[in-house]
Amino acid sequence: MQSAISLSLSSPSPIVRSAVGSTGDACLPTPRSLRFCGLRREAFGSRASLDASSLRLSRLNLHSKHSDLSKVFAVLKGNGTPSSSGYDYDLVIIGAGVGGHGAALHAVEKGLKTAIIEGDVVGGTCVNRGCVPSKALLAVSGRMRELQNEHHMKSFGLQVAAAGYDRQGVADHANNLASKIRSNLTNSLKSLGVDILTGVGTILGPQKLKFGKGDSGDKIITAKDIIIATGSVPLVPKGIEVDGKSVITSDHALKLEFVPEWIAIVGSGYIGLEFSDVYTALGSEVTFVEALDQIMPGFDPEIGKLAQRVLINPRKIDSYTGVFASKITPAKDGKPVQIELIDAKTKEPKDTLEVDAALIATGRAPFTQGLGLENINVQTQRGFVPVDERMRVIDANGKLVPHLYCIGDANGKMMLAHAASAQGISVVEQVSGKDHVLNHLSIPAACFTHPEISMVGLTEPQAREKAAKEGFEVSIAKTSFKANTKALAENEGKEWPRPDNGEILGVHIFGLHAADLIHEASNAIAMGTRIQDIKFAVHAHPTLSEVLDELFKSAKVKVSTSNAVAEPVAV
Ligand SMILES: Cc1cc2nc3c(=O)[nH]c(=O)nc-3n(C[C@H](O)[C@H](O)[C@H](O)COP(=O)(O)OP(=O)(O)OC[C@H]3O[C@@H](n4cnc5c(N)ncnc54)[C@H](O)[C@@H]3O)c2cc1C
Ligand SMILES: NC(=O)c1ccc[n+]([C@@H]2O[C@H](COP(=O)([O-])OP(=O)(O)OC[C@H]3O[C@@H](n4cnc5c(N)ncnc54)[C@H](O)[C@@H]3O)[C@@H](O)[C@H]2O)c1
Repeated sequence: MQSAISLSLSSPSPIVRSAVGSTGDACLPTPRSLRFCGLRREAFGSRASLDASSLRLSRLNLHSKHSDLSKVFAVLKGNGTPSSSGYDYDLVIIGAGVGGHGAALHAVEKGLKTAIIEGDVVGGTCVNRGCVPSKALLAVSGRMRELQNEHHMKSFGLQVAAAGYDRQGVADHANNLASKIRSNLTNSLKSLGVDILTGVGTILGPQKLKFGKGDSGDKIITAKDIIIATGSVPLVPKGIEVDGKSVITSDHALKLEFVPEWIAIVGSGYIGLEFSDVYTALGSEVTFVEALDQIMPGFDPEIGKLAQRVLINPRKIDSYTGVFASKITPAKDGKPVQIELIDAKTKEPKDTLEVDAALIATGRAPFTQGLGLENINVQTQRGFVPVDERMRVIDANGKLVPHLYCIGDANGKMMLAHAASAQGISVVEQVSGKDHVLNHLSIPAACFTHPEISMVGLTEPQAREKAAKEGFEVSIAKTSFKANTKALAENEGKEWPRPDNGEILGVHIFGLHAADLIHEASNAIAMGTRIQDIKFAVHAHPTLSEVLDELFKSAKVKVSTSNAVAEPVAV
C-alpha cells in the first residue's frame, strides 16, 4: 500500500520516498502498552484499506512532495523542537483515536510541538472496537458468501466443498488485525516524536490541562491550542440490560465469543446492517427490531429498498419495524433473552420476542466524562460538545472558547473515522494560520455489507427539499450495471445534479466495491467539479468505475463547457 501510493507521486526527491519507507519500517510491534487509568465507562476506550496508519504516513509523504528539503527534514526530525509559543506544547490533543491520530500527524508536518493524551489504548474505537475488527469479520463473511454460492462458483467452472469456519480462528483474525494496526498507529506517533501522555485528560481552564489517574500524581501542562477528540461509546436505551454475554453491544460482538442460532439486532443502521451480514454468513438467523417505519431508515429510500431486496429478503432475516425494544432481559436460568416490544408511536405493548441473543445497535453516545468541560463553562448538547463549522467549541453563553476545538464522534457532526481525521486536519490548518472549513457534504460514507452501499452528499428527498427551498430544479440520473463484464453482481448508481449549474448534490451506489467507487464522486464534490466537466473524464474498460462514467454521462444539465454539448433538461 505504501509503495503503491508513493510511486504514484513521481516524487522528485529520493529522500521523500525513503522517509516513508523508514517511517513505515519503524512500525514494529511496540513493547509499551498503554493502560486505562481510572475512568469508568462501558468500554473505554479505516476502511477500504485497513492499514490506516500506512495511509496516513503516505499522506505525510504526499504533502512533503511540494515542500523544500528543510520541511522534509523538519518532518523527519518530528516533534523534538521546543514550542516557540511559550506553552509546554503548541497543540495538545485529548484522545488518540483516529481523529486525534490524524490531527497529531498533520500537526507534526506543520512543525507544531504536539502531545496526545490517551486514557486507554491508542487507536480508539475505530481500530480497537470499530472499523478495523468489524471489517475483518466482514472480510470473512464476504468470503463465506462467495464460497457458499455454488451457482456463482460453477459459473467459473469451480467446484468447492462445503464451506465452514472455525469461530475462534475468525475471532483471532479480527483481534490480530486490530492489534497490528494499533501498534502501527502507536509507532507512527512515536516515530514522529509526538509525546504520548498516558492517563485521563482533563481541561482545567483556558489552555491548561492535567493528565493522569485523577489523583495527586496528575501532571499539569499548558498548550497554545487544545483539541478534544474523546470519541463515543455504545448508546444503550433505558430498559435494556447489557450483560455482555447474551445481550451485547458491538464492543462485545466484535470479539465473536459465540455465534448464536437466533439473534435479534435492535437498530438497523450501519452497525446492525453490517453485523446482519456477518451473522447470517456464519449461519445465524437474524430478527431486526427497528423503531422507525422501515429498516435502514438512514439510507436514501430507493437505495434502501434495493438493498433490502438483496441484503435482507434472500437471507434468514425478518424484521419488526415501528417498534421500540422497551425492555430486554438477558438469558438466565435456562430462559432465553426476552425482548418486550412496544409500538413506537402509541407506546402500546406489541409483542415479546424470545431469542438466543440480542445485539444493541441503537447508535453511539459521545464520551466526555472526566473532561472538565464545566471548568470552561461548556455545556454539552445531547451529550455532544457544541462546535461551529470550524470545530471551535462554543460555551454555555454561545461564545467561542478561544484555542479550544472538538473533533470526531464527540461533536456528533458525522460519526465516521475519516470525518474525525479530516476535522482534525482542518483544525491543524487553522491553528497553523490558514483558515479552513471542511465541506461535510463531500465526505463519503459506506456500509461494508456484501455487496456494499456507499453515498456522498444529500439523499434524494434532502436534495428535493433543498431545491424547493432555494428555488432550483433537481435532475435525477440513474444507471445500473447488470451486464458489465467486470461486475459479478448488480451495481446501481444514482445521482442528483443541479441542471442549472451542474453541481453534484449527491451520489449513491449499491453494488460490488461501492465503497471504493464513491470517491470519484466525493472528490468531485470536494473540488467543486461539475457534471458538464466530469462527464468527459475517461474510465478504463472493463472496470467497475464505468458505472460512474455512465452516471455522469446520463445526467441532464443545461450548462456546457467548451467541449460539452448542451442537453435538454428532464426532471
Ligand atoms: C462497530 C463499529 C464499526 C465502525 N465502522 C466504521 C467504518 O467502517 N468506517 C468509519 O468511517 N467509521 C466506522 N465506525 C465509526 C468510527 O469508529 C468512529 O467514527 C471513530 O472511531 C471516531 O473517532 P474519534 O477519534 O472521534 O473517537 P474514538 O475512536 O472513539 O477515540 C477516542 C479516544 O479518546 C480516548 N479518551 C476519551 N476520553 C478521554 C480522556 N478524558 N482522556 C484521555 N483519553 C480519552 C478514548 O480512550 C479513545 O481512545 C465504526 C464504529 C463502530 C462502533
Ligand atoms: N461502515 C461505517 O462507516 C460504520 C459502521 C458502523 C458504525 N458506524 C458509525 O457508528 C455510528 C453508530 O451506528 P449504529 O448503527 O449504532 O447507529 P445508527 O444511528 O446508524 O442506527 C441506529 C438505528 O437504531 C434505531 N433505534 C434507536 N433506538 C431504538 C430502539 N430503542 N429500538 C429499536 N430501534 C432503535 C434507529 O432508528 C436507527 O435506525 C453511526 O453513526 C455510524 O456513523 C459507521
